[in-house]
Amino acid sequence: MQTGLIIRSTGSWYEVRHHDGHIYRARLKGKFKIQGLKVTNPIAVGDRVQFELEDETENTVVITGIEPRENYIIRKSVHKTAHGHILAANIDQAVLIVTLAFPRTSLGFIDRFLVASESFRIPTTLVFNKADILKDEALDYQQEIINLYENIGYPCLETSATEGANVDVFRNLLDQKISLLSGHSGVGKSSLVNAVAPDLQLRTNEVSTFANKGVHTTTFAEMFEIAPDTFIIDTPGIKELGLADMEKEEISHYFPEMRDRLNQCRFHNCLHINEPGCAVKEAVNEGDIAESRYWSYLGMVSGEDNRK
Ligand SMILES: Nc1nc2c(ncn2[C@@H]2O[C@H](COP(=O)(O)OP(=O)(O)OP(=O)(O)O)[C@@H](O)[C@H]2O)c(=O)[nH]1
Ligand SMILES: [Zn+2]
Repeated sequence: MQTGLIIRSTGSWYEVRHHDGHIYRARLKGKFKIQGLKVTNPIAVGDRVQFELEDETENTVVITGIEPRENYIIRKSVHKTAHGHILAANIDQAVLIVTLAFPRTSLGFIDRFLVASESFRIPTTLVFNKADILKDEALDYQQEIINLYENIGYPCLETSATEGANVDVFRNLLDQKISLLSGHSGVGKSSLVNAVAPDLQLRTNEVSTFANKGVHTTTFAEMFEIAPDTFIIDTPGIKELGLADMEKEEISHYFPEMRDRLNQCRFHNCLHINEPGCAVKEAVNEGDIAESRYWSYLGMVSGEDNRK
């Protein structure tokens, strides 16, 4: 029996990477059920599995078992509403790439992403790209925003993919980890990845030869090895992590600076909107919780942003 990492899935076939770097084509043996979880896909990218060699010349293996997951990102299935669809598992960190201009990433978008990554228990770093095009005032504003998020506990990094600024720090951030890379279209995700892994194109071609022949579904994540044991998950499907199914009462638990104060609110079921004796609102009034964060919170609780 061997063990490996699922790096690609097309629904019925998988690619599993053995520790020695060899990539096999894999399928499941019989029915797979993971206790207590209703999902449409039993195995996802990032899963660590046990497998047995099936046919050496065909390079195929059979998956016989799955290791417990550290974490996973789940979405409601489009086909079966009671079921979830696991986008990826065992993610070491999320890296949200943002730009405060060209295109502008809103603070609301950042906060929604952070709430989702907190709910999935995925540590997140914010990368502020395109530092080269910001003028003095804009740079000052960016520094304010960085202070805001670092105070909450989210590491931040300023980069310029085109000028090569902090590209080495970005490379170290990813080193030997499985990272989910996210961000709006145009913020420079591809440029940053190309800056740290110029030969990625070659690597992806190597491993995707069979997947390209089969059905290609965008809802399945893909994982790329950009350096030894360094993987990034990049898929159009996870630019935003969803907030599906989150209860109103749950949302403040995913704002770390609110979570710290929840037990000081007078009412245990306080929604921090207009209840008396609310420690969260008091902290906002005293400037200990950023107003932008509180506005994002109110938007999520009211469902104005559709909680998607
Ligand atoms: N000035 C400047 N431009 C950048 C920087 N990084 C990327 N760009 C430019 O921004 C544009 C979009 O960059 P991409 O790397 O394609 O962005 P992306 O996030 O991969 O976009 P999608 O592929 O649509 O998701 C390109 O014209 C890049 O040259 C940067 O640090 N500074
Ligand atoms: Zn409260």
